[in-house]
Formats: sequence, C-alpha cells, structure tokens
Amino acid sequence: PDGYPVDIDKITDIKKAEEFLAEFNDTSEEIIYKYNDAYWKYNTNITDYNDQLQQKAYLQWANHSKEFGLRAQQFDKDAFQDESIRRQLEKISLIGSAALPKTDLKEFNAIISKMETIYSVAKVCWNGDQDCSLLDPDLTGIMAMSRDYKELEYVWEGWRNASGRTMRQDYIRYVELSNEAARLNGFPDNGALWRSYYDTKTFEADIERIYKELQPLYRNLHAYVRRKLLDTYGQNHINTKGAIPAHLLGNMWAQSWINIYDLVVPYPSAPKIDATPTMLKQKWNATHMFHIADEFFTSLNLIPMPQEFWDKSMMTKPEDGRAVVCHPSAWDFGNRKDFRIKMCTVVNMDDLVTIHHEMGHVEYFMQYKDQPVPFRDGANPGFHEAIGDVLALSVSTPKHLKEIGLLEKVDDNEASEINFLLKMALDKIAFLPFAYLMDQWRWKVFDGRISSTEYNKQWWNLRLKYQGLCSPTPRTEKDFDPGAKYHIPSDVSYIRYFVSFVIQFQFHKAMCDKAGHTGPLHKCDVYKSKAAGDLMADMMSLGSSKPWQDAMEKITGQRNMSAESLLEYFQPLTTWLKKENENEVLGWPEYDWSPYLQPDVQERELVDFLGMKLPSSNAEAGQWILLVIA
Ligand SMILES: CC(=O)N[C@@H](CC(=O)O)C(=O)NC[C@H](CC1(C(=O)N[C@@H](Cc2ccc(O)cc2)C(=O)O)CCCC1)C(=O)O
Ligand SMILES: [Zn+2]
Repeated sequence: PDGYPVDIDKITDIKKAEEFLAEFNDTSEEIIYKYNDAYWKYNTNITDYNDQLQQKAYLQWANHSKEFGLRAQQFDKDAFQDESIRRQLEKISLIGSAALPKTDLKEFNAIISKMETIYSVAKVCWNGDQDCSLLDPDLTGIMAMSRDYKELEYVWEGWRNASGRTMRQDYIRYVELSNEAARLNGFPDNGALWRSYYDTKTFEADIERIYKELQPLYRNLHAYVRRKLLDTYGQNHINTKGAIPAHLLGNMWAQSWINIYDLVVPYPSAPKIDATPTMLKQKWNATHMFHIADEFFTSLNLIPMPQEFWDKSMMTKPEDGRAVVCHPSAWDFGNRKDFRIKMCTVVNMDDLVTIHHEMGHVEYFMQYKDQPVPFRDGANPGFHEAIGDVLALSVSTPKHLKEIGLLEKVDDNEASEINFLLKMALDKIAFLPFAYLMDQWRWKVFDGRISSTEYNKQWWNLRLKYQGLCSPTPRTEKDFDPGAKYHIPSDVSYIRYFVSFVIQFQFHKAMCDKAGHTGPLHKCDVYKSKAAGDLMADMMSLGSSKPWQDAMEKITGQRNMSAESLLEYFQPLTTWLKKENENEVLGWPEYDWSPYLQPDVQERELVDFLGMKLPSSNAEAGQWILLVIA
C-alpha cells in the first residue's frame, strides 16, 4: 500500500487472511486439547503405553502446526496494516520443533521424553540398594534438613550420577536436533530462537546490565552466608576467601538458600518468620493450601479457579505406586474451560508459595482465554512466571501470615525486619546468578561456544563465576551435572525466571502504589485491593497480543525491565549486610580452593590408599590426591 515492495506471489487479500486465521482458531482448540490430555495422562501415570500415546498426540499437534505454519508463510504479513492480523500470522509461522522432518521430529520428542523419564525415576540408594529414594520429596528433604557434610555429599553426588550422568549422550543429540529445528525456523541456533520470545534485539545486553546491578547485593549475601557456614562446617570445608561447596545451601542445585535460614538467621532471638510449624500444628492439607491461595486471588477481584480445576488437578503424589512427574506445573488444556495444576504438595511454607506460583499461571490462562489462539501466551515468558510470585510477595509478609493465622505475633523492630528481609533474600537474591547461568550455559552450547567435550567443565566455570560455588567432589566429563536440573532434560528455557525475579518487584511496587500502600515496599500486602487486582487483570487479558513493553507500561507506566524496585525492596538489608561484612572478603579470590583437597580429606585418602582402594570418584577422575606422606 504505501509503496514498499509487495511480495507478488504472496497473498495480500485481507479477507483471505481473516478466513485463514478463523480456520486456525477453530481447528486448533481440539488438537491442543487432545495433546494436553495425552500428555497429562503420561505425566500422571508414567508408562510406556501412555508415553506412546502422548508421542502420537504430539505428532498430530506438530503436523497441524506445520500445515498452518507453511500456509501462514503464503501471506505477505507486512502487507497488512492490521497489527493483529500481522502479529497472528507471524506467531503461527513460528512452529519450533514441528519444522523438523517427520523422522527427526519423532526422534526429538522421544529423546526428550526419555530424558524426562530418567529424571523422574532417578533415585539414590543406601546399604546396597536396600532402600532407595526419589528426588521428590525424599532427596529434596535431605538436602533441606541435613547438616551432615558427608550425608549431603553422598546425596548430592548420588543424584547427579543417577540423573545427569545417564543422559549425557542423549543431550548431545538433543542439541543437534534443536539447532536443526531452529535453522528451519530461520534462526542460526536454538538459543537465538529462545531469545526471540523477548522480541528485543538488546535483550542479552539488557539482562547482563541488570545482572551487574544486582551482583553487589549477591556478593554481600554470599559473603555473609559463607561466614555463617564456617560456624557450622569448620575451616576444613569452608574457606572465607573461596567458593562455597554447592551441597551446603539447603537445595539440590543451591538455587534457593531458604532451607538454611536457621543456620544464618541474623537475630536468632527475634521471631523466625516460618509458618510451616503452625501449618502442621493446625493440620493444614494440600486442598486447604490451594483454597487459601484461591481466596487471595479472588480478594483482588481476579477470576476464581473453576470447578474443573478442583475436580481434575493432581494436588498430591498418588499413593497407588504410580510413577508421576512430581515437578509442579500448571496446565492450559486450550478449550477455555479446563485448567489444572499437577503437584506433589508437601505441607510447608515453600509449597504454599509454589501453589501461588502455579495458580498465577492458571489465572493468566483464564485472563487471556478469549484471545485468538496465537495470543494465548504471556506478554513474554517472564511475565507468565511473575504473576504468582508477585502475589506471594504479599502473602509472605509477617503481617499477612498473621492475618491468615500462620503467625502469632508480628514484631515491628529492626531485628525482625532484617530477619524477614534476609529470609526473602535467601530465595530471591540467591536465585539470580543461578537463573542467569542456566541459559548462559545453554546459549553457548547451542551456538557452539561450548562443545560437548567440555559441557561439565564449562558448567562448573559458570557456577563458580556467577554463583561462587564449587563442587564438593571431583567432577569429570563422565558427569553431566546440568542434566541433574529438571529444565535441561525437559527442554524448558530458564531466563524467563531471571526476568520474572526482576519484573515481579516492579509489578509488586505498581500494585502497592495502586493499593494505596505507604511505607517501605517490603511491608506491603495488597490483600483485598480490587484496584491492584484490576491493574494486573487488564495486563493479563492482553495475552501476547501486544509487545511486552506495552504490557509493562500498562502496569508500571514505563516500558523497561529495571532492577530498581528489587533494590528498593531490599535496601534495609543491603545497608545491614554492608556493615556486617565490613571485614569480609567479598567474592571468591581464592578461586582454585576446593573442599576435597583439604588435609582431613587427605588423611582419609591416606588411610584408604594404604589400607584399601581410593574412593571411586577420585580414581575415575584421574585426580589422584598427591599424598604427601609426612
Ligand atoms: C505445562 C507447563 O509446563 N506449564 C509451565 C507453566 C507455563 O509455562 O505455562 C509450568 O508449569 N512449568 C513448571 C514450573 C515449575 C516450577 C519451576 O520449575 N520453577 C523453577 C524456578 C523457580 C523457582 C522458585 C520460584 O519461586 C519460581 C520459579 C525451578 O524450580 O527451578 C517449580 C515450582 C515453581 C515453578 C513453573 O511453574 O514455572
Ligand atoms: Zn512458572
């Protein structure tokens, strides 16, 4: 129309475009429902039969995507003035793995479901395979509660041997097929395709800048926690100028340090804001936890969970011995009615927060359910991850926990405030470098900067560089430690969580302002504020129909991601930590220190060496401890 070259052999007729989009919308719902139904059956009952069925349904959905993707490319999308038509055609054209030739596509899906199954059934055994434990809830529980250095080390290494190590070859093939699919979608590699979901050409630079703004706070938290862990584990295992052994942080991946709160609490005499004991005393169960979360959402005038949700969700691990995927997830069955959560709920504060997280996904699904199918997504993946966490920021305040009867009293003094903020930092600040490095590693694997001969070495380089962690035992290229984290075998990108942990504080601040909150941001609870809820609902109902900057502007009045609100929220803690760390070394300048090269370990090796064979890990590593026989 306005003179730019029209692609003559492409369709520019608007009526034809509208008919095409209507056909896509009508035929998609059924095929999406069928796929979700089969994939749900597999996730809630892992059998070969259900795996075959879900793979078949996946192929049908992929064929549908491919057929309509190719037809969408017949239109000259830039010839349409109507932004909605152009944007829908663009999204339908992006078909991901469905672009693969049939045999490759089958192999691709089979590899992912194989790696997912390995992860879901992997276990660690004791006393010669007599009793074995799965990750969820057993190994998670040990990593959270044990304070025994060697027990933690055994579980940490055992999990990696059972999960990541066994999928290393499959992952190499997965990378090849992912990149082939990305190229068929017009991208140089799969990392470029993943980053395109943030449709911002400066995306990598933006998050690098934000990471750098947050790094000083992380290094202060790291130095403080390291000092406290010295008290518990002694100087053979903790070097106050070195990296922290990765198995001592209360979590299998050291991505959240909330479970070692009792070891690091700044003012032990002040009340510890932990609702778990009260939940247990009051005999809370999973269903009640879901209803408490639902009530918070509806108090903000958001949409309540529908009857199908209560009837069909899986809220606890089945007791009939079925193998299930316990990793929590929220499901949109695509028919605008059926939404579910699948979770092996444990009665504790951590899972109450997780329920809010998953319910945030379901709220978003429902808010955009009447958008055209191509727009039934978050403004960007980080938005989808932020919704539930924003509400959980209000729920986690001592004031709110008291209001729902989970805390007896709330002290309003500096000690309690620092205790609370430190607890929040163990979740929110400790997580940032982990979330950042997960896709730094994968982007480099996809674009070839990290070759398969050094997957594990580069993984630990990033774990040291960003998190200041080291492995408790020697690692080699026989290991594949990235595979020990759910999202790697499950082909789920992770930078969405880094984005979410930054923007959720921007959203929280905007909602608090709307709710008329005055005073420090970390004390805000938006409970029952219809105005705050409407602000979020208006954004969520857009789905992915507009660029995410428009959605950001709708909530915060400006168009960028910014660490400002997060830093404002933690400001009192930052001040306190800087003072507390006056004589600490920030960072880990003795970067080549490691816990398995310390004297007490050598004495043990010495005995073994003289008496019996060396522990297998060292032998395989070829890293024989050079034993100085004094
Ligand atoms: C059908 C489907 O798959 N649906 C998607 C949702 C969608 O895309 O529509 C989905 O349900 N994904 C599962 C995933 C689960 C969890 C997760 O993996 N979290 C990260 C990082 C993190 C950690 C702390 C935190 O507070 C928030 C995030 C981790 O545990 O490492 C585990 C508990 C929390 C969220 C999720 O909900 O994001
Ligand atoms: Zn999520």
